[in-house]
Amino acid sequence: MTSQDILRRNSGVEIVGESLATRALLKSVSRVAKFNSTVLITGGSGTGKELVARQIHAKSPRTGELFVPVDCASMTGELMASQLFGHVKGAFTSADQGSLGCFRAADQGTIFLDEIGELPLPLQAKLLRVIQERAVVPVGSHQAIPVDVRILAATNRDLKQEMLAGRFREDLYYRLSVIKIRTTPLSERSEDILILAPQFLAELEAEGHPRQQLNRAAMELLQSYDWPGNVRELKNVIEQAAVESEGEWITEEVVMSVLANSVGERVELGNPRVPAEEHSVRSSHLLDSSVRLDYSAPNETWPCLAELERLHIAHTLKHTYQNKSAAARLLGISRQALLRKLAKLGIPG
Ligand SMILES: Nc1ncnc2c1ncn2[C@@H]1O[C@H](COP(=O)(O)OP(=O)(O)OP(=O)(O)O)[C@@H](O)[C@H]1O
Repeated sequence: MTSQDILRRNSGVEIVGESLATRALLKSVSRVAKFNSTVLITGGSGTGKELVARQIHAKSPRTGELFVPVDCASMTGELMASQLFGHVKGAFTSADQGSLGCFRAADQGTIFLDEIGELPLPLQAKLLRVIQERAVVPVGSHQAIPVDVRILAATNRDLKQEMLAGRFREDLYYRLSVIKIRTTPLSERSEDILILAPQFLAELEAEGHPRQQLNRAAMELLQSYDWPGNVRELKNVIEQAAVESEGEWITEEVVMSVLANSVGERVELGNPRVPAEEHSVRSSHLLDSSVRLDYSAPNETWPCLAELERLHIAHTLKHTYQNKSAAARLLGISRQALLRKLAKLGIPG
């Protein structure tokens, strides 16, 4: 399949993937799209919750009308109510004009309340009234204005937990979660990467980037990584690897160095090259990493330099899937020098 075919097949913002989880997701999207019910979309960051919301709108009878995304986490202070429900002229000091607010802007269409778990309690009460009465009362007014809006909401928080902690209203939760859709972490549907990665390369090509492909080992590496940032992180890694590759083929070495750097951004100070365990490449060859350094006083467990070097090299090889060129690059030495050290330290080459 050419990249043009890939793009044609996935034209627009489409949910891409053929894993069981993604097929089930697509079915749910098609099923709920035709109704007017409120939908709560839950799942980790970057798993495609907004994309799901856009698809529901695109497949719904409201498709010709506006889709209005609202990031509840970025709204602050007094202006929040006005951003959502609008205000009348003179409602507050800077209100020299009236404003529609997101709900009325989305009239006849769909509003997408992203990060709904971040909405402060007073606004949760107001939102509940809008849902119940299908009308908004702009700030500074007493008049309810009817709105016909489909409400979709998303969160990566556990709203039930938030409810128990008293941070989220129970009545609002049940109103919002009439239908629930859950997005799956990318690491649990790694077969989707076989389709997502070429899709992202085709998108880059459409933007004028030279045509590129991932070699088999690079693809295997992508499928074995645990993707804490999910599809968003995959998209970024593909773009970086494409930029850093000169020819048509993107190799596992380039992917490994991009992954090592993206992992490296999240590590603790003082140990900049060792990835945090929860973000590491999933590997069946786990090392014994139980060495604890204690510099309080020299004793019989004081590790010798060769032992530290051996461990550091072994960890690096683990994270490069035993790829010696990539490991040498991470260690800042030549491949030849690494091979010599492996032989000297007794690490199988
Ligand atoms: N199945 C998919 N097919 C194609 N692109 C996808 C898919 N899932 C996610 N993406 C892309 O990944 C990026 C992140 O997706 P999106 O913003 O929908 O995630 P999210 O779960 O809403 O993230 P957040 O919780 O951080 O807001 C977007 O560029 C989106 O287009």
